[in-house]
Amino acid sequence: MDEATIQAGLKRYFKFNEFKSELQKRAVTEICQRKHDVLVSMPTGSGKSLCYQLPAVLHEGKITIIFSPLLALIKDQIDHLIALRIRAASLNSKISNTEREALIADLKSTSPNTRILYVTPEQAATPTFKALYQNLLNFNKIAYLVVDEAHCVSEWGHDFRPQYQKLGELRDNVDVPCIALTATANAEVTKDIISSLRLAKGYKLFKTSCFRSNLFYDVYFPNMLEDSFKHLKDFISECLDEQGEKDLPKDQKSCGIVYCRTREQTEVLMERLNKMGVRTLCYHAGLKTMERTTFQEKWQNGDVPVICATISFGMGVDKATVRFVVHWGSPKEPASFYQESGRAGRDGKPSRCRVYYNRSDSKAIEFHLMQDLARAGSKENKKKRMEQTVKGFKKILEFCENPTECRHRLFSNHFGEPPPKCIDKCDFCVDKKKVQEMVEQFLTKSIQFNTKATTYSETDFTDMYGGGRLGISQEQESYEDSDEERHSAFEREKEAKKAANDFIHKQFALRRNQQEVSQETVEKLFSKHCRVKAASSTSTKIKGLTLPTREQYLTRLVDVLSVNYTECQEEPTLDKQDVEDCAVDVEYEIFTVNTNMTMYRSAMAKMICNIKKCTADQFVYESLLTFDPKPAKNETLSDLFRNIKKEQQLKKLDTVESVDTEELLTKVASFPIFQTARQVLHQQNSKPTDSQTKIREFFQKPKTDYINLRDNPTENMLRNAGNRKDLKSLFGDEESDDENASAEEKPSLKTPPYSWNSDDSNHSEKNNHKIIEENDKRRRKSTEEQQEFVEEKRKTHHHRSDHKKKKKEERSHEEANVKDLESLLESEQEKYKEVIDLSEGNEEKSWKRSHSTDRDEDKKRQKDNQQKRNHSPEEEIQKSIIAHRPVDNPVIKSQNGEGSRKPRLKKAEIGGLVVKLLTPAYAEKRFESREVFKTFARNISHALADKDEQEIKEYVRKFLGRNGEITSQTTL
Ligand SMILES: Nc1ncnc2c1ncn2[C@@H]1O[C@H](COP(=O)(O)OP(=O)(O)OP(=O)(O)O)[C@@H](O)[C@H]1O
Repeated sequence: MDEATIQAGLKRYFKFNEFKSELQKRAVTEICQRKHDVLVSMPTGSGKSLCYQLPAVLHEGKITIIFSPLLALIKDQIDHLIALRIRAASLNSKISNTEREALIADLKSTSPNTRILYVTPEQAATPTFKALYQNLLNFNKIAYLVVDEAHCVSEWGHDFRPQYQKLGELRDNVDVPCIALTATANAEVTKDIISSLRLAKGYKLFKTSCFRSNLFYDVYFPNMLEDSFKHLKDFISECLDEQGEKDLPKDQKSCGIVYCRTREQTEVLMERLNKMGVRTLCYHAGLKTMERTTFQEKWQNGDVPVICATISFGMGVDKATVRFVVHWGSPKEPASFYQESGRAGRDGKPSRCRVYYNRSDSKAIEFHLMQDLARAGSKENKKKRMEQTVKGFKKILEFCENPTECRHRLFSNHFGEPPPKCIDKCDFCVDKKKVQEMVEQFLTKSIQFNTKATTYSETDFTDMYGGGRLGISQEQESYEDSDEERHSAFEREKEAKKAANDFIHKQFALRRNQQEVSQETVEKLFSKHCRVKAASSTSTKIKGLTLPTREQYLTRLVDVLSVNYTECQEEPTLDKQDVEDCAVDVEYEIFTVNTNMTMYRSAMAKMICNIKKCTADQFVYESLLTFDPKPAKNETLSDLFRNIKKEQQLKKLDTVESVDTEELLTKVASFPIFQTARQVLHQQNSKPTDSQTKIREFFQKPKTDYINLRDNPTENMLRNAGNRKDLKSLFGDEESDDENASAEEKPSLKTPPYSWNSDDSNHSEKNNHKIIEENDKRRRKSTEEQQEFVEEKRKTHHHRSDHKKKKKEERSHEEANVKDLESLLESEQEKYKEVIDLSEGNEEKSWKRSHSTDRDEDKKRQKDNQQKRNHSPEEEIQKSIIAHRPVDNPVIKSQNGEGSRKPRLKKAEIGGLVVKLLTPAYAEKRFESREVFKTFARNISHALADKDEQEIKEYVRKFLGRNGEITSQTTL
């Protein structure tokens, strides 16, 4: 067939004046000759369909059979061809018998009208098709056998379909050219296609680079964004440019796709975007066929510009004006990511492809993939396939978490092509430093604050704080653990530490092109977000100690101190922040006095053990007793709020447990100014380096007998109670404790009597005597102190046991409340099924509930909903709250305008309110699991036990705003 005929056919049948590319032209020309089998491997949107459709129509009197994977895809192709007046049909299970008979009759006739016949691989295996196929072969009526989306043939292709592999059998002893087309075949897949479809030796390959220069790729991390939904909305608005396109016909206007991982996500996101003014529909396999078709059509013809869809949407979607494709969560692997994102910019105009990468989401995927892999067991092929998928997914993780090269290289590497000349077609090539900084921040945050969600997620950290062998053996002493437990705890600690270290180093090494990463670099990154003092000196001061380890010990310390304080202090004056500040001091103390890793760990473990013991004995731990809280600086409203609360507590205004609004307003009025973030940062950066000074002091100062201090709780308490001067007066040693002198400067005078180095050769005999005397004196004194302390404790013991009883009662009361809360949660979830849609099978219902159509069924539903709305969960809770309130409840008073005091809620009411406020976030899958949701609902309810409704709402709003995803590691 000559070039002129082909060119004329292009114009006549497809209304195109020229070929889309030189490669398209060459492929069409080759196929038209019918001499060879052909493999076309061209990017998405490059016009592969025309490569077989034009030759098909140019061979009059013959039929081309196309094997295509999806009925929806087939339908689109047929609609397109019929619109061009080309006779195309499909033989499938969905057509009626009459239609089937008519079609088969036409195909068997001497001059069939049908030129193009689409068949699914499943249909190809039926006797009906086989008989028809044989008939067509007998009469030499087949022009081509075409296999579209040929990667489905391969076990290593992302859409593997076993039935596809059987297509090769149709080619046995058949002399009809085979055309295979794919957009996503790497070397392995290509090899598979060739052998499975039995492409003849002299087959021709038409392949172009997979690089799509009109597509811009970037990655964002929702947990680093203030409001990820708003970020998405802004991105969409930017891409759609509705204002600039207002005069265009609607089907030519820009549009976009947001790919979500779950059906639920598509619906939640659709609702969010609609609320923010972006007209959006959703699409997933749980919708009824009618709905799916309607929504796809509405999007396709431009009625609605955005569609939130699962990956089932898109195959065969041929819309030229897709200006953006978003992956809301990790794509699955490079080939399908290429395919999905490649639906953007099919008209060749600049378009955007963005991933909003979410670590916990991807960890969940990884977990499931690993489970699938484990399930594959000994089935060799299945296992291999799963391994391939896991490998592909890991490439995506690296693409998002460790970008070391141009984003487009994910694809060129995958398809075995040379690197593309991207220049400015991805965020990495535009500003490599910015991307790396963003990733560093993301990783630092993830590693430090979300350790459970990282590589070592399976490791139990609860025993990591035992402090090694010594600490654990001490824990064992107090709690009588078995040898086995002790051993396994130690092993777990070792494993957890190793995993953490490997992870950190791997992450940073990857991003620095495999260069060795110094501990210093890691610490520098961590120190940006840590709470411990003297963070930057961690590894200099104690070799081998890392900031994450210190932070983790600190967290543990805060936990045990908090429990101790809440359980043992009857009239609390410290708030949560104070307890944390106290823990920071205690940790810093241990950090400064210990010189190596083992000592630090054992001191921490011992400390934790002591605190737990005190809690068991109902004593407030001494560091808390003597802690002198620093007033909050009133730099932020929460500081202010905290200070007022404290003042009230001090004034013993326990009866009024909520903040007096009047007082708050007065204070707010006198509130200096709201500082800009920059100012706050500046202040933080320039705040006196208290910790640094102390570190320096540690090295310069004469060494106090820290060992004794550490081992002697009473002294420790006294030491905490005041500064060194207090110690001096206590121990009557003026000379030894001179704050200003350094041991190096005046060794003989300034060496403390109870020196660290007992064998110091500089000490005179006299001095040694003095030391011993002083030590004895001090020991005597401390023993007296201890006895006094114990006596005092004994006196209060009686009182304590009463208190214990009271506590026990309170606890059982609280347990009852927890139960209440749980049942409330259950009922609340029932009510919120509309959005939560917990059970898989409910998606249909869920969709119907959350979206309105004009069908009768939906009208009825709307009516139902209207009724439901009259008794919305919110109202019901409100009702139940009011119903449960005593008549003289201040809320009722204040509602009537009679009372000025803020209403206090009952615990169960608080529980209900908190559950209600958290439920939308649960519906959006922002909670790691149902258990995590329950735990947070419970913990928040407890923490807000003394707050009023407004404060609770405000707190939950902030908590949700602060935490994108809520995992078991998230802190309140
Ligand atoms: N010669 C041409 N001139 C102009 N437009 C063309 C030409 N050939 C094809 N197109 C258009 O290019 C778009 C993409 O074509 P097609 O759907 O065949 O791509 P594809 O390579 O099969 O993509 P995918 O792999 O995503 O299915 C279609 O809108 C099609 O009409």
